[in-house]
Amino acid sequence: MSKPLLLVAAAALIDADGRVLVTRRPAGKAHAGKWEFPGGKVEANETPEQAVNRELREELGLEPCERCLQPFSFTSYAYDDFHLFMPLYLCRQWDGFAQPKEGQGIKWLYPNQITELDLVEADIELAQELADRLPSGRRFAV
Ligand SMILES: Nc1nc2c([nH]c(=O)n2[C@H]2C[C@H](O)[C@@H](COP(=O)(O)OP(=O)(O)OP(=O)(O)O)O2)c(=O)[nH]1
Repeated sequence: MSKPLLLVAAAALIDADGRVLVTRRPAGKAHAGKWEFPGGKVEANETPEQAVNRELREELGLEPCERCLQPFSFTSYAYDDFHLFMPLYLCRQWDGFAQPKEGQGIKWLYPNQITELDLVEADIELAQELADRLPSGRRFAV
């Protein structure tokens, strides 16, 4: 039996130091306690980019620059009960300061530190790809 396909869109927000925002799923949600990139399900009549911007507004109180989402990669991942398809965008420009609005944890980490977190399963390879393709905090080491 085939699984339902779920379209989710997420973003790696990158600050001026090259750190990326990760969020921890709150109690009560699926995969509670695991780390992920901010984003969420793409609703009917919404583009993936609009979904990312809406979620950044709702979850973190940020106002992203709509045209600043740069496609980075995607995951196509079989969870037990659904198949996830999730584009991951990079975003380096937004207005406001990230504040957890939905009880989630938040951290700004260099990409090589993100690979060490307890991530939702589908994000493990994406985090490795970020660490491989983006500069890490190591370049600041003496
Ligand atoms: N937001 C987000 N979800 C992810 C990531 N990786 C990953 O496997 N997922 C999964 C977890 C969830 O099963 C699904 C997204 O659901 P969600 O609960 O975050 O979406 P939402 O905010 O629209 O959900 P809802 O509570 O309104 O139903 O995708 C990720 O990096 N970010």
